[in-house]
Amino acid sequence: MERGGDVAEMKEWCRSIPKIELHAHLNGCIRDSTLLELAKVLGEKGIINFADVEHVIRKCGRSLSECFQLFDLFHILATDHGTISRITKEVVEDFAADEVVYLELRTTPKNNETKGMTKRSYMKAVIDGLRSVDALNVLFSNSSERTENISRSTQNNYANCMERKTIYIRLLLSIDRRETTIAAMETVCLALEMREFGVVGIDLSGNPIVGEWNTFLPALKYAKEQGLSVTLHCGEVSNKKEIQEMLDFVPERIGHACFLDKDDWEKARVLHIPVEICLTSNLRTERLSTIDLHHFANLHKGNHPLVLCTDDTGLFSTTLSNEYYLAAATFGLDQKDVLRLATNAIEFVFGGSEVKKALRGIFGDSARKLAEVFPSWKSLGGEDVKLQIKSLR
Ligand SMILES: CNc1ncnc2c1ncn2[C@@H]1O[C@H](COP(=O)(O)O)[C@@H](O)[C@H]1O
Ligand SMILES: [Zn+2]
Repeated sequence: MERGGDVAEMKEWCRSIPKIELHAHLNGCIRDSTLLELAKVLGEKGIINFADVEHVIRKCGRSLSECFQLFDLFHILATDHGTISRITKEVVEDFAADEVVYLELRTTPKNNETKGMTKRSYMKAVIDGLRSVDALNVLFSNSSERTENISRSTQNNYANCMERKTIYIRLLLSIDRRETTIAAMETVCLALEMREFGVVGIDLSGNPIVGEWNTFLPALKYAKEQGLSVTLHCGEVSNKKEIQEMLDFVPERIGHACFLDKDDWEKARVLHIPVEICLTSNLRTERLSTIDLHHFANLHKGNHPLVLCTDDTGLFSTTLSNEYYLAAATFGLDQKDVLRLATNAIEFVFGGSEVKKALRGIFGDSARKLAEVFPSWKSLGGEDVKLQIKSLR
């Protein structure tokens, strides 16, 4: 990929192919323009100093601890129900514009007494946001034939549905590492209650140097027993004991995994635990000095199950296409490798067998369209990938 034309073609390829996003935090994906608009309003009300906030939002490249300071600011900016719905709508639109066909969106349900917000009403605002998307067909529950679980546009305008893009959404409720065992359990109970609205699992996230694994374990165990899928932010900082305990829990996926040692990787391999890889996030938060040292290289070479993800598109000014392009440019992947990676992600979704079947259909259809758009399809190995998709059925 040295010549300019090749770079442009690879970027276009990464943009055009259908993609699956499995690690995206709602409040980390807020558009900068929306954040600035919200900050301006709060600045006018004298609640914050807009000039300070503008500087923080526009800053490029932050340490991990600065990111968590910024999240605290996001939580001040986005605390009312209407704003949560708006953000959800915009985030879904942005992922769909990047050809994401399945999005597992995670968010931490929040209590905020002054706004009359409970964890339940926060999640209702998220669902309202999904329902309010009018330019897309948004399918956010397994029982998608039930009209209340389809976005308004999908219900109202059935004739136009065929022309619109469709995006599948599933939700993961995050437990923040600052929370208590009781608060974590509340989130799991809420997730169970909200299964019919597309909630499929639980995530453990938040500042990795805060909190103890044993605080969250009872709630995570309960989630698992009740059939929810669990993914953990694991090894975002060096913490051998916690990494071992997390792997022994056998989560269905882990995120980041920057500080696993040889034994940990052997365990993850034996247990077939897929890894959510967030290249830009890890680079920006200085989990490694240069991108070519990222563990993606070894995992990819060793065929370890993995999926490329964004983590926080807003915070890190990235897109899923950009993450695929970055992987291709850094690790020498060709278009066939990139499409393979994107296709393999189907296997790791928490959405269940019906969704996987639908996604295989979408990837198969898109393979046919890509063959028309990219004349070099055959030499790119596109036909092989088509066979791969077929064999997954
Ligand atoms: C940089 N890597 C990361 N590591 C750990 N947790 C992260 C994260 N990026 C985001 N979050 C978690 O997601 C919350 C924001 O979205 P929600 O308010 O839940 O929608 C953050 O407050 C943090 O708890
Ligand atoms: Zn994350």
